[in-house]
Amino acid sequence: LHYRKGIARHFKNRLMLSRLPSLPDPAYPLIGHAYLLRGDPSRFFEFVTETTNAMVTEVNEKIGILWLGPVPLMVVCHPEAAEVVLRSSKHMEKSYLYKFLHPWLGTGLLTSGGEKWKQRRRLITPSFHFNILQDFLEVMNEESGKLINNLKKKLKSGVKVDVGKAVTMCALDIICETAMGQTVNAQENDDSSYVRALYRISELIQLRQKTPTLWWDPAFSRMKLGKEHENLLSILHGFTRDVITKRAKTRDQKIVENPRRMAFLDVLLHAETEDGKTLSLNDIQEEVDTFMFEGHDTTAAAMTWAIYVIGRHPDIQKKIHEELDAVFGEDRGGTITNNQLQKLSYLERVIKECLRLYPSVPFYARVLSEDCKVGDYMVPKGTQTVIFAHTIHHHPYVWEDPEKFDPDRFLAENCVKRHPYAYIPFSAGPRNCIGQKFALMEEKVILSKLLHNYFVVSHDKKEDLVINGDLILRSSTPLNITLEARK
Ligand code: HEM
Repeated sequence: LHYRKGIARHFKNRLMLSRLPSLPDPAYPLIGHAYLLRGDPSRFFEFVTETTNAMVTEVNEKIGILWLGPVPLMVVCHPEAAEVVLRSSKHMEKSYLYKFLHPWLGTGLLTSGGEKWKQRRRLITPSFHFNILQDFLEVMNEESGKLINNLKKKLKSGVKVDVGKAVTMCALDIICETAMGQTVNAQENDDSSYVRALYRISELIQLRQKTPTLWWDPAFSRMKLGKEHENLLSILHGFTRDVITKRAKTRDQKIVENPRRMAFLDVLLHAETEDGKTLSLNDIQEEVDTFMFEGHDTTAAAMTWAIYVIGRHPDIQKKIHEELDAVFGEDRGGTITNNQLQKLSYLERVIKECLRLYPSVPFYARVLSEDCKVGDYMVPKGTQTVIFAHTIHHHPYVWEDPEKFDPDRFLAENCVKRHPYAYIPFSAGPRNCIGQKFALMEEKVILSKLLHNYFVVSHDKKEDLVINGDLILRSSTPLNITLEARK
């Protein structure tokens, strides 16, 4: 009976899916729309943006079905459809694409679901309290100070600087210090085994997500890539496990004998669930690893894009410089206070507009926990659903002149009429990004230090860029940006 019910449900689901709008390009049995990739997985981002843009402009639908091989994905390209999925507390489970993160991150906040997620979210939310962010501001000041000193040294000695990389290493030092209370000194040495493993594992995860032949764990673990994956996991877990164990040993001495800054890890070590239990070392490790993954590459990509865009718009850069001069005066290396950060309203609008044009996480996925009405269509329970933030942020019926860089879109008076799910770089609803205040603070500190000291020039034209956006949106080659010291 169970089996028959399963088959009946399967056919009912297929019937419901067949009524959903399809993409302009046909889907073929077994391969679906994958032939549009032309055998080149590196075209994945180009492929999904082209397809979803066609949904928007040619079919003018808010959702559609994209067949990734034999798997149907509901693509969401409009704020109204995104709201149905993201606002609901029912569709909070992550899609199967996140399963490739499990070997590294376990089921921490990003990848967990159900009761476990609810409990963890309640427990971790206080880590982003204003007072703790104040401690983190100190770290951000120190690390961005090192960034400027390093840049000065390199520019003085005529060394060519990869600005994106310098900013990324600074963001990595900040997250290590704030998540674990441990420095990896990536700004001094970007070649440590931990740093290398962090980047390589992200590459392998992305590769697995878009290559069905690498999906089956028993086969993958026997491959060369699978063995490398295992090796990277032992480096990453070994490092964080070691830090957590050491920190746990000195947990109770902290305040009296060993005053030091609070890290997320300390909050987790002291946290208690509703039934009075503390988190196990494994639980803590899941969350620390999650912060290491979610908490720096996202911010680094956002800052790199912001520097690129600012470097293409001298008029806007001039306004930023005027604001920085008004707030900081001649002091180009001092400690930035929270009060000063509040005054950087133009820079904040620039950051927001850059995240619209280049959202660090261009799409994210859920699985529907029950049948769901989206616009005029019924979508069956179990459908893998991908929210295309990048497409929504460029939707021509939602944003006027969407390709134009215009920070004033984020003036309060211009936001009031906009759909609340038109701008979703941090996702939205109950499962939004827990770190968004942290990220905005970090971006403001680093960008204001950098731009107060330098005039940036970006030499690549937008139309010449090849963008890669599997997990994080970035240019596939380093952006050619130069710095000129401000007089
Ligand atoms: C510009 C920077 C950032 C962007 C654009 C960003 C974006 C996002 C997005 C889109 C999600 C939802 C992902 C999904 O539904 O699968 C998310 C979730 C999350 N982010 Fe961020 N993020 C940023 C920075 C950070 C930082 C700095 C941290 C931590 C310090 C962080 C921690 C997390 C965590 C833990 C989640 C999972 C939340 C949950 O499911 O409850 N993020 N982020």
